[in-house]
Amino acid sequence: MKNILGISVLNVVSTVPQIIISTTVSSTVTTANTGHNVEDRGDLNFDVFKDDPRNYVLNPKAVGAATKKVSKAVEQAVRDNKLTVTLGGDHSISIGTIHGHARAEPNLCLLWIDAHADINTPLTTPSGNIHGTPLSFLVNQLKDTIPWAALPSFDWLQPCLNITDIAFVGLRDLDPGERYILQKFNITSFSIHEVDRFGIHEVIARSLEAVNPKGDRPIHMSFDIDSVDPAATGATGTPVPGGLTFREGMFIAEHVYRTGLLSALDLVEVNPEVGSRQDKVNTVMTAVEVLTACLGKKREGNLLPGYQLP
Ligand SMILES: N[C@@H](CC/C=C/[B-](O)(O)O)C(=O)O
Ligand SMILES: [Mn+2]
Ligand SMILES: [Mn+2]
Ligand SMILES: [Mn+2]
Repeated sequence: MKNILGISVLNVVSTVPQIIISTTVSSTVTTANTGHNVEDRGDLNFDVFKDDPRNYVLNPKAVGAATKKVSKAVEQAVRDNKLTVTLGGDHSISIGTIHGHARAEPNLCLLWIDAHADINTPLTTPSGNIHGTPLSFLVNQLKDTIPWAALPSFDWLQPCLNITDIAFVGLRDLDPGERYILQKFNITSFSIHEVDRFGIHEVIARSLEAVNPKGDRPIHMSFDIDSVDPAATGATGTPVPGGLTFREGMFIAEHVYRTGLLSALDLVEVNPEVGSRQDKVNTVMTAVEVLTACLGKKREGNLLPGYQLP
């Protein structure tokens, strides 16, 4: 069981074109009355430089360098036996968070909560945006589909996931290459259709049953805020209608917390640079509520340690 008394919050701040700025919610976690002491390890800053023109993907040098830095920071935080929270920022940072987490916890399993599968390879991506490809860099079974020689800025990266370690929840916008990969490898995935059909409890329970049947593996949850419906998360880069309700997002967070196995959390794609003022307020509020629920805040209320009636 992870020591959840210390949480390292790495705010991934960067102006690299497609890695966007982070939100700082660490102070909120300490006021969530969950008894955590939060260690904020500050922002990771990256050099911004003119990157090569698109070479399969956009900004390969900047994102390669940034994710290498993220990997080292997360690995260290996990080795310090902290439940490590990384706030983003573009979902490309999960190349680093999952790689770093796996270096310290090779037996991790992964819950990918997202409207998108983010498993395009550099050869299938329609946009070249690396935030749609992170998983392809990490999965052993896709290793031979990556043009590694053309992407030297990722030469530090070793695939560290088995396709069977992953469960998707919230999918509703996949590209052809992604659909093919999910089908070919029979990856555990629950789109919004299955959420509507089975209900969110059944979906998250089946996801955990698939990737962590004995309940003995550290969990990495990569929570893309665009998994939740744009009505509550308008300030994000790739909104897709018909998402998880706020309540379903919260249920996932509370349910995963109760496993006691959450070891690292990414909360990504919060982008306060897009959307209306209300969108920004809603999105950050949703991110904060999901984050604090992942760390133990309960909608039923929290019994404070030692609380006595006056
Ligand atoms: N599948 C699209 C959209 C990717 C979305 C990435 B996100 O989930 O991190 O927002 C692409 O590859 O360009
Ligand atoms: Mn993005
Ligand atoms: Mn994503
Ligand atoms: Mn997404």
